[in-house]
Amino acid sequence: MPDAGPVVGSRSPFGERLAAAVGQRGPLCVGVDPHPSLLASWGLTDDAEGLRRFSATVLTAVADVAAALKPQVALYERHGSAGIAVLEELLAAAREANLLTIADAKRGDIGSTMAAYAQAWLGEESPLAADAVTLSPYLGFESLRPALDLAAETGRGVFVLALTSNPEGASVQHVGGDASVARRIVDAAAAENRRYAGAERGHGSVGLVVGATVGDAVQRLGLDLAAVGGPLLAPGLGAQGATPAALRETFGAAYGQVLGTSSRDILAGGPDAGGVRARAERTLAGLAG
Ligand SMILES: O=C(O)c1cc(=O)[nH]c(=O)n1[C@@H]1O[C@H](COP(=O)(O)O)[C@@H](O)[C@H]1O
Repeated sequence: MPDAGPVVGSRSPFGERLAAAVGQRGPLCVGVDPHPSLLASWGLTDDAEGLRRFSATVLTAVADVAAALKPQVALYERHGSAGIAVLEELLAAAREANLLTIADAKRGDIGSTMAAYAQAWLGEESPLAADAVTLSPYLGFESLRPALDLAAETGRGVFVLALTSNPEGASVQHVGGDASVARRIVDAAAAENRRYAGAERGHGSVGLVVGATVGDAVQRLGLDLAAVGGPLLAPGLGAQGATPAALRETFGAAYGQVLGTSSRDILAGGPDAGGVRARAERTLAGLAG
């Protein structure tokens, strides 16, 4: 009998915490992507102070509408250490507000150095620790082992790229026919989740990224997403052209595991928190309706 996963202090496994948040608020993740163009349209400076005000406004706007917040790490990194400090502040403030965080860092490396990335984003002592982190499996799914193990140990989660939302992704992910690269990632995540009892309810902590824009690729590649046993993060809504209706068609029986995520389309509602919130509510209504 698989166990339910470790409990760290009062923290239960990420998959269970995410399922509870989705049950309470609905299946929306709001991306915090402080692009220079968005900062400008909000009347903010393209520096750490602009980032700080942008991040605080988004958090205030969606704290009780979103199930999770997904800061795009590169858009903080481009400001160097001052930007990273703002990201740390945002992660801490989201924790205070009881809002789950997914650091969109897309990390992936050989095992020995993967351990350091895992410590940075999932470690108990790290100021950058989020509730989950996005990972790239291009060095092989098993190269992610240090992050998979540390996430399980600390009650955190991961989202591994499987079918990405960008058109170029197909040139790698669709290769291999019945044994496509994407299918191998899906099967590996399912096997990982099967170690925990929560996966029977789709509450595993090893999630996948499957773009909202992938159309019929899930069917064509024969991916059994319902069997993954964990959450499916679906970026591409809004700015990349996908709609909630298309999402239902793409995911079919696995739609209940989907966490739809949108950044620019929601953030365009700023600079007022009310405008951001209204767009988040509209997206959520589409996802939940
Ligand atoms: O891992 C991701 O979040 C991600 C994976 C993917 O396949 N496609 C994708 O767009 N994303 C991220 O999701 C966000 C999408 O932003 P918008 O297109 O503005 O909604 C960006 O931060 C992307 O980096």
